Amino acid sequence: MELISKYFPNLSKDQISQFQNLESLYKDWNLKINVVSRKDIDELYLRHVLHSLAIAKFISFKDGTQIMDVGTGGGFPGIPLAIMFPNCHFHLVDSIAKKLKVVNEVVEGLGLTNVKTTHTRVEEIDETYDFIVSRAVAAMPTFVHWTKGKIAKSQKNELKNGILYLKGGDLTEELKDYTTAKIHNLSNYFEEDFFDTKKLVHLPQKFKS
Ligand SMILES: C[S@@+](CC[C@H](N)C(=O)[O-])C[C@H]1O[C@@H](n2cnc3c(N)ncnc32)[C@H](O)[C@@H]1O
Repeated sequence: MELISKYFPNLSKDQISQFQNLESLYKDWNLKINVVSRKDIDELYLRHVLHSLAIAKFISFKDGTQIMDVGTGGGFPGIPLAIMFPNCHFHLVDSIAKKLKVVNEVVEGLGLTNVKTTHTRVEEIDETYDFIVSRAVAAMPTFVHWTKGKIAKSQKNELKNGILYLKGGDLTEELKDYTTAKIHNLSNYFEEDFFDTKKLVHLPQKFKS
């Protein structure tokens, strides 16, 4: 938890207690339904919570922003972001029901009121969002195809509406057709070695492909 306060020193009391409660909620639920690997659960705050919050280092979403987390799995990056931005609306989507069971229990356990979950493939979603966030779900061309038409045209934030994708490694080949994609190294935000190869890709709504 100190890791979160180190990079986000201005959290409210409610946010601090919600971040603190994540550990026991995930440890308990992970014993029943495995959504986080054993190695990762011991480093929950580094590998999952702080990694998700890289998006909050990059953009401070304006109140009322609508965000969908595609393939949220156990709730990443959606849940840490929903704690960080209590006045934004988060829609967490996954095609595997048991993962959403854990997400729903964590949401309830934390008392989060800004999170909705849906068990479906994202292709079936028929709504629009200011931003679509994701981590470790599909290569960008597939992801762009799945989420086509789901990004709102009107802007609430200064940053252009679009996809915010947490990725790792060399993205040259994967992003070669997306000339407007911007890659941000997470080592600019966080000093831990874990982030050395990690990146955040912002793909604004209008892109050439
Ligand atoms: C490797 S997990 C990543 C989970 C989470 N984003 C994380 O980083 O911890 C990929 C998740 O994407 C979900 N998924 C894959 N394709 C999907 C689709 N078309 N629509 C919704 N969810 C999908 C899977 O069910 C799985 O939970």
